[in-house]
Amino acid sequence: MPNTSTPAKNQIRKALRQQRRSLSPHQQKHASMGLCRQLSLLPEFIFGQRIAAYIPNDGEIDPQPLLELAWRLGKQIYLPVLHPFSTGRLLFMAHHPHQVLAKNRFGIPEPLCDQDSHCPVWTLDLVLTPLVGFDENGNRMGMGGGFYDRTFAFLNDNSKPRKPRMIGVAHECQKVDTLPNERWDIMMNKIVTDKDIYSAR
Ligand SMILES: Nc1nc2c(c(=O)[nH]1)N(C=O)[C@@H](CNc1ccc(C(=O)N[C@@H](CCC(=O)O)C(=O)O)cc1)CN2
Ligand SMILES: Nc1ncnc2c1ncn2[C@@H]1O[C@H](COP(=O)(O)OP(=O)(O)OP(=O)(O)O)[C@@H](O)[C@H]1O
Repeated sequence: MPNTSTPAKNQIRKALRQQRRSLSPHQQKHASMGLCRQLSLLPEFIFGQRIAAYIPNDGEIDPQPLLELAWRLGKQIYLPVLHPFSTGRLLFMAHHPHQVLAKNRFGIPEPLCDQDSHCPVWTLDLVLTPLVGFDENGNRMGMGGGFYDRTFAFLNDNSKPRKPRMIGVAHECQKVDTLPNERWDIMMNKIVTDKDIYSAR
């Protein structure tokens, strides 16, 4: 898959990934609880019924406590699955407590693909997007595969109603002064960390 990321961007990505991987289990737990406290108070979560989350990998902040709350409130949770034939895109499949997941080619656990649990992306209410880095202006950086950018590119078409709401999530230590905004980057409505909430310009 072509990747036009610049060396500078790749260097920032490497450093930020290293930074989040170096957090202790205690720091991770504390951050996870902080993140979930912030998210649980947002209208996007309170009124959202179909919510896309992720299984943490590579030191990512863990949204699990929010998933537990969402299930208790009767909301539906979906997880990203690498598209089996549309390269570089994601599908979203229903996720349940105690569900058996299988590791994808990056080693990230994902549900099996089946028609009944598939959720078309435009019907999601809220997408919690895992970030590697972000700045206060809402610019973001992911793992570099462009998976979220491709899958949600339809949101950049202003003629369509803005659904789902996109909330980028990260550790506060993943904030940098400025990140380049690439023309293909999908805009986040908000970025939420364990410590703060940043709203899009
Ligand atoms: N938790 C989680 N799930 C997710 C994502 C994510 O960022 N976080 N994704 C967000 O897109 C998708 C998977 N995208 C990914 C893209 C790159 C790598 C990664 O580790 N790349 C390695 C090289 C691996 C290889 O080529 O074999 C690396 O850069 O070191 C992982 C996931 C879907 N699921
Ligand atoms: N809508 C798109 N169509 C085709 N290619 C795209 C699209 N969006 C991004 N890409 C490609 O994906 C690659 C990675 O982009 P980028 O470095 O911005 O990824 P990222 O934002 O870190 O990843 P993600 O979107 O998964 O969080 C780039 O080479 C870019 O050309």
